[in-house]
Amino acid sequence: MRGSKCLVTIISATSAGDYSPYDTHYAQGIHAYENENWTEAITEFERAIEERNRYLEAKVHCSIDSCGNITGDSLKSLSIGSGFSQYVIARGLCLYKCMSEAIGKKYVDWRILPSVDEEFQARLPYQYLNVAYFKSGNIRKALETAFTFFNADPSDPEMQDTLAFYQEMEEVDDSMFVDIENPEHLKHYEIAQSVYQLEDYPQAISEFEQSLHWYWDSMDECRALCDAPFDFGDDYPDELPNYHLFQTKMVAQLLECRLKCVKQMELPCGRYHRRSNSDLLPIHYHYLMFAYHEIGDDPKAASMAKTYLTFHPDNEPMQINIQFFDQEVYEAAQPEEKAVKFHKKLMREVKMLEYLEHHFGPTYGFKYDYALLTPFPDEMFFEAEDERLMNEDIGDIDENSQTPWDPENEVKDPPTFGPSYDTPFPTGAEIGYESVAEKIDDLLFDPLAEPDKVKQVDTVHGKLPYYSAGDEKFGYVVRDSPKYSVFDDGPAVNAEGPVADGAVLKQNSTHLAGPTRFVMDGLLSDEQCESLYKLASYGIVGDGYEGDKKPHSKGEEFAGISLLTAARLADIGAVETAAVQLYHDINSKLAKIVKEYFKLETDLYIDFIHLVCRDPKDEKTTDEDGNIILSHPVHPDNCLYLPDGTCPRRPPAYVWREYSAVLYLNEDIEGGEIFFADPSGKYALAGVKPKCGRLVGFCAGTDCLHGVKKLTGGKRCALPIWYTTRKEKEDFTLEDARAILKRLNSSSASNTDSDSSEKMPSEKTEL
Ligand SMILES: O=C(O)CCC(=O)C(=O)O
Ligand SMILES: [Fe+3]
Repeated sequence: MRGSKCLVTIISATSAGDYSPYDTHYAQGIHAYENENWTEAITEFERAIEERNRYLEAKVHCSIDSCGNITGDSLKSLSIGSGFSQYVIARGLCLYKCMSEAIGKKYVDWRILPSVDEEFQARLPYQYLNVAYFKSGNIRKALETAFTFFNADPSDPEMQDTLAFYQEMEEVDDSMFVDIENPEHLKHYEIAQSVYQLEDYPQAISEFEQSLHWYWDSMDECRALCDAPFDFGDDYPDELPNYHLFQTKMVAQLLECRLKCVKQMELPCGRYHRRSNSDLLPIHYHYLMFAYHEIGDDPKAASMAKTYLTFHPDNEPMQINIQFFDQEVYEAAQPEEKAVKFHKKLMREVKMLEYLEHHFGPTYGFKYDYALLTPFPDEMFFEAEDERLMNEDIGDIDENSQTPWDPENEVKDPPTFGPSYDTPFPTGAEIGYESVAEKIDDLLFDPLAEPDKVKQVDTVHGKLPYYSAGDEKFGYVVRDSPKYSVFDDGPAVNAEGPVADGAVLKQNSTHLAGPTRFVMDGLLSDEQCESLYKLASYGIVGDGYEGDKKPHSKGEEFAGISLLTAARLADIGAVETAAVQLYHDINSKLAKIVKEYFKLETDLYIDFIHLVCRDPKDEKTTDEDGNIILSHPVHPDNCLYLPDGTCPRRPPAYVWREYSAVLYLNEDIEGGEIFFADPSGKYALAGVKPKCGRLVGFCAGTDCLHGVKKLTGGKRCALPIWYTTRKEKEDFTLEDARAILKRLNSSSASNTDSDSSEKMPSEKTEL
């Protein structure tokens, strides 16, 4: 069998005829299910899935193996000539015969209800199976099918509850969360990334190569399945197009579908909101280049570098990398032939699609009449040239007019050989994940465009958006990477950008093993830390977390005080106004620092700020499996981190948060360092010890997965702040706090009017 079962196609047929076996089994499965005949339901649904896979495999096999090789020569033997129409006839006949043989009846008599196919694509049979297996007491299969269904749409709250329900069961362990439909290449890719992180390069090479092997198979499948029935969409012309126009539109549809396969391969199938493995194909070669270099095989490494450059010829970091190769070795190296051919083929398809769009407008929108006025140039659609296209044989294309491989998808900033070679590679955004993931999210679901949903979140202000706090397993299963180090203190880093008065940049993204993060010291004096620490002792247990005393882990208690509460306490004289003023004023300074450090053009607004302390409740630092127990599980700050590692940007996550900053107030603690994790969230890469006046700033998204190591002693107090560039998201309670502070300050000013040397409290606060 080829590739994975992750096959995506649009199959529809309107002609009367026999239902496909999978249609029939599916209907029988539903019937048995409704009668609560679980054993029969299981048999029928399993058969339906099997039959559908068999059917899709047959399509792939016929398209690629049996009918993929119709050339001018093979046409000659048919004695019908060798033009494009003859090619179409020959291939059509071949597919018809092949498919009829595969399904054991005439292909035209085959009937598949489009609605059934949609249900398969939504993985609905797995949901039926989940219930049926559960009812028959097979928990392992029940969970597997539930998890597989869940992955079709991880946002489904009902399925989240179902999984949580299974998780509570004694007999359930992590290994039972299996996605039956996960594509093979991604399985290897995920393993490859993990072993790479552990610096097991021979194993990483083997896994990346296997991932590539499956990738090519899956790509062939995906492309083959684009040979699907024509979809007129909503753009149904008054009159059906004639033969040539029909062909034209069909080719456009085919090309578009094939090009989409590149994205398709990056996504675990069915996961609508899944972060994609952006730039998946080229990045394999990037990893492989490093891995081969590490095992001393520079000729191979050079070949991988050249392959990577096929996709991104101007990629600067790679241009730097290749200078480290011995010139002779580099010149002798050849890029991988398969990748080069594939790239050419794709670029050719892009050009054709562009041509179509140029003349007809957006592919699916071009109009019949207009099309009539603009005939295609002969060489593009007829005779030999077209034969080559349909046959997927690729000719040479004009390199100079080559459209670049999706430039938005390109790795922006991978590390280089030489000076930064020690940087763990690639971590998070170095692979360029976020932009494409966001693009996909935006296409499919833009939470920001749904104000109603977003509004709900305001009512639980402060409850942090990671999946299932209190679930001791997810996000807590972390090991230190071999290069893990904890920053305590060290010399200043030569800062390129502006650094605020008194602040010293101590760590940047190079030290912290990933992009968009820094450590700065000197933001507060000892007195200021003391004053805020004292204010924090008025914290209310569970504040900001809907009263949850232990929102992040069982091993610590959490108490916080919001600025508004602090201002109200000052109002009744319970705490010093100056401390609350400091709490308020420090914010604008921190916002400025974060904005300037990350070179942002827009201002940052505070979405939420909270003075918080953590108190350890036990001293356990590892669980029975040797995993590190954390105070705060690995998480991003602006999306919903799900147990399968996906992170949909949707409520209840605070999707508008863009940057996070934590200002620490004390260092007399044991453990409790903040750390950044690798993209899988399973390895701690770099930690930072809290200390008075230390600011750690980082991005709020998945490029900056972070957590807090177990706090085993002392009370750890900090001021975390989450920023957004969206003014309308600014925390409205700050305004109320400001009003109270203003009133308090003006009354204290009028009380001391006579003393002109006395400053306003806000001025007193030297920041
Ligand atoms: O306290 C820290 O160091 C980090 C806290 C954090 O990541 C969060 O609250 O989201
Ligand atoms: Fe966080």
